[in-house]
Amino acid sequence: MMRTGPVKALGAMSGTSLDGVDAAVVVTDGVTILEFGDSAYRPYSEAEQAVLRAALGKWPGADLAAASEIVLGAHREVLSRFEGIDVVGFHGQTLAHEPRGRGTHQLGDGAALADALGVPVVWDFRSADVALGGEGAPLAPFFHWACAKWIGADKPLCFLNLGGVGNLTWVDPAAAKPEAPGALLAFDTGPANAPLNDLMTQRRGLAYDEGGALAQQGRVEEGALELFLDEGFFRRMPPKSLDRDDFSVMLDLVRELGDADAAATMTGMAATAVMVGMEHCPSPPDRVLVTGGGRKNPVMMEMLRAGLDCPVAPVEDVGLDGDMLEAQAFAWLAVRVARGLPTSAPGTTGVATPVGGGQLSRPERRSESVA
Ligand SMILES: Nc1ncnc2c1ncn2[C@@H]1O[C@H](COP(=O)(O)OP(=O)(O)OP(=O)(O)O)[C@@H](O)[C@H]1O
Ligand SMILES: CC(=O)N[C@H]1[C@@H]2OC[C@@H](O2)[C@@H](O)[C@@H]1O[C@H](C)C(=O)O
Repeated sequence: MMRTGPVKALGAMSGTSLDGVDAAVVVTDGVTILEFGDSAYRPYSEAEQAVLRAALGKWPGADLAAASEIVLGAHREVLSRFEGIDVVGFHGQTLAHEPRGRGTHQLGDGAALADALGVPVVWDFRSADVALGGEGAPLAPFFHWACAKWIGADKPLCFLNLGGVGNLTWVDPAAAKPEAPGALLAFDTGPANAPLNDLMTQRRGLAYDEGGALAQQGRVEEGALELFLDEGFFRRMPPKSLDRDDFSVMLDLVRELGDADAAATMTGMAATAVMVGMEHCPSPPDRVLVTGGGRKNPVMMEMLRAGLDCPVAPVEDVGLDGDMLEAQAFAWLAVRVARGLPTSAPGTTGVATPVGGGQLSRPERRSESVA
């Protein structure tokens, strides 16, 4: 077990959009954020992305040697730029997520990474939660509680991550602990950027709709939006989580539309999924703080502002870093795992009782489950 008091933790996250690895330092005791430190980004090359994309949907046992080497190599490269690190939180690359079926699969060997870096690595954050009946996601909500404390929030507020998938956390900053009953309610809202990116690639050969430029020229096709909202996922009560491609049907819904209308409609689908999800919040939030790449899409942000009854702002407005928040989350969560503190609870993943998920691997390859 790690020494007591604050430590310097380094988190690494490679999200569902497969763009690369974010890494960021947080000084914390696993409860309070004392300081945010340096951060770095290591993009995946196009060739690497192609290998990872081909591995999506695969489970342990499949031949994943090439993808595994890419994930390990990219992490080793970006994480070795940091010095004086006490513990690393290594999320890994999600390849498949079926919490009520085969489980959840984050590619990446934490023991090998610990050996490569010479630093203890916490990894495999989601499996223990799934094994105990939880969704295994989202896990950032406990960190959102710490962020709410860090910004001195005094009223319930929401954090919204608009990555490949969207996820929303309602947090009561008065709660003494993130695992306290009623402190948090969190769930995936629906697809956010992933299907829109796929559309941009198919139609325009682009990675994404930069600045919402294409959507800006189109209009939302209400019929397609209604069909989208008919999906059973939206009627399910939270907690609930999604795999990256659970909504690939969206592309079919806009197949007949021109490029601009299709982009506007898919942007509208991502925003409307959030609005529908907001109805599950235990009380109206004071504001919605947006993190993830979608906050850089002014069309998506404008749709949210028009559809929600409270201020909607990027997390930068309160001094947080929306590009690094998930990497910071896994730094903070790693310290919790190493100290035996819970990382999820009934309100965040639907797990029966608060659980701390993850394995801790020390450099000499000893791996111990700390769940
Ligand atoms: N300037 C921009 N304009 C429009 N969209 C943008 C911009 N910058 C980023 N994005 C969108 O945000 C996406 C990346 O978001 P982010 O890095 O939060 O995803 P992720 O962390 O991989 O996903 P997840 O949180 O689901 O794991 C890009 O793929 C793109 O769709
Ligand atoms: C299984 C998985 O990797 N889920 C990711 C994904 O990306 C966004 C959303 O779907 C969220 O559920 C989660 O990531 C964030 C970091 C989380 O666990 O909070």
